[in-house]
Amino acid sequence: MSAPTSRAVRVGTRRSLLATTQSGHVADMVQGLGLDTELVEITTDGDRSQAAGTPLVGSATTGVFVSALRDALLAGEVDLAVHSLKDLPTYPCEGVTLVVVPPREDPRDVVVARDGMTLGELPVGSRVGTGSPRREAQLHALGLGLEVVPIRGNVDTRIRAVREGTVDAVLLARAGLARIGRVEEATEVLDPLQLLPAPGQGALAVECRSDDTDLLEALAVLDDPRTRAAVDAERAVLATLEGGCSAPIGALAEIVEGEDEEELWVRAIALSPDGALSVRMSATGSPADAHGVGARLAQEMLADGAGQLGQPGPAIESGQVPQA
Ligand SMILES: NCc1[nH]cc(CCC(=O)O)c1CC(=O)O
Repeated sequence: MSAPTSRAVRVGTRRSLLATTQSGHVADMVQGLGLDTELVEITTDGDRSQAAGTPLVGSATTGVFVSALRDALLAGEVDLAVHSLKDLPTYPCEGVTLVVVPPREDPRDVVVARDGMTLGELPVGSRVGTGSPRREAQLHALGLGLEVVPIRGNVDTRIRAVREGTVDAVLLARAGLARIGRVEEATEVLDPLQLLPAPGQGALAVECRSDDTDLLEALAVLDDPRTRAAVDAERAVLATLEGGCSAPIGALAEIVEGEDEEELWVRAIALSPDGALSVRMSATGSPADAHGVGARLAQEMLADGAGQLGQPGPAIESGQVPQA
């Protein structure tokens, strides 16, 4: 494969340690194809308002982190944009193509707690920091009597809150810790049986301009079809549920050995914000039909009441929604 241009491929990245590490990883993969690369740091509105101390929670953050990189891509200031896949909105962006989904890191969430404790070892009433409605709802659903306190900032800031005693523990993506070389600070890896990760967690998304055909062709070999199938299914769950509900959602798809071929196994949960009510379901299907498997799973969840979970008030009659 010859180089698509004589210039270096400009890889756009956010400034945080996690973002530059992830982008460096992608740049290495691109160099492996014999292309030169150059990292270009882009400051996002999300980074700016975090620095200014403005609270950012939940999905409000996602678009902010992604759009500045996409703007730089579409403006021709960079040739690739690297994101955490779980930060990407489910709807497509005009003129931008998701060219590479590299092999995924461990998608699970972890606990970083004081004194090396697991969630189950934390005393009732302990304070657990998270800004994620998905983690908060599932933590409550575990019934451990833990208090959830809002926390924000980058991974480093969150771990420091535990070291300084502001909180007893924080919940983080294992992949993020691993990428910045601090995975040994996790005191427990949470089984997806207890806490399902965010759709796309642990995976990276590499975007390029849809009309940059040379680069599209050159990079196609870097795409990992199994990770692509898994995240397609998870994002189809999210997109389908988002159409009908505002509840926190977890989803995890895995490739498993079937009778004589590989199967895609998808688990998903939607919860009321306080975790009291939830709809949890799973499905299997062909990796070639990843989007369909995820979308149908989500439709079943909506038929089972997932659409009512996000709304406060007496939308759900007692017993109507299974406690999963
Ligand atoms: N919420 C922000 C975010 N986006 C991606 C990661 C970590 C890397 C990943 O999940 O792929 C994190 C930090 C976290 O959730 O702990």
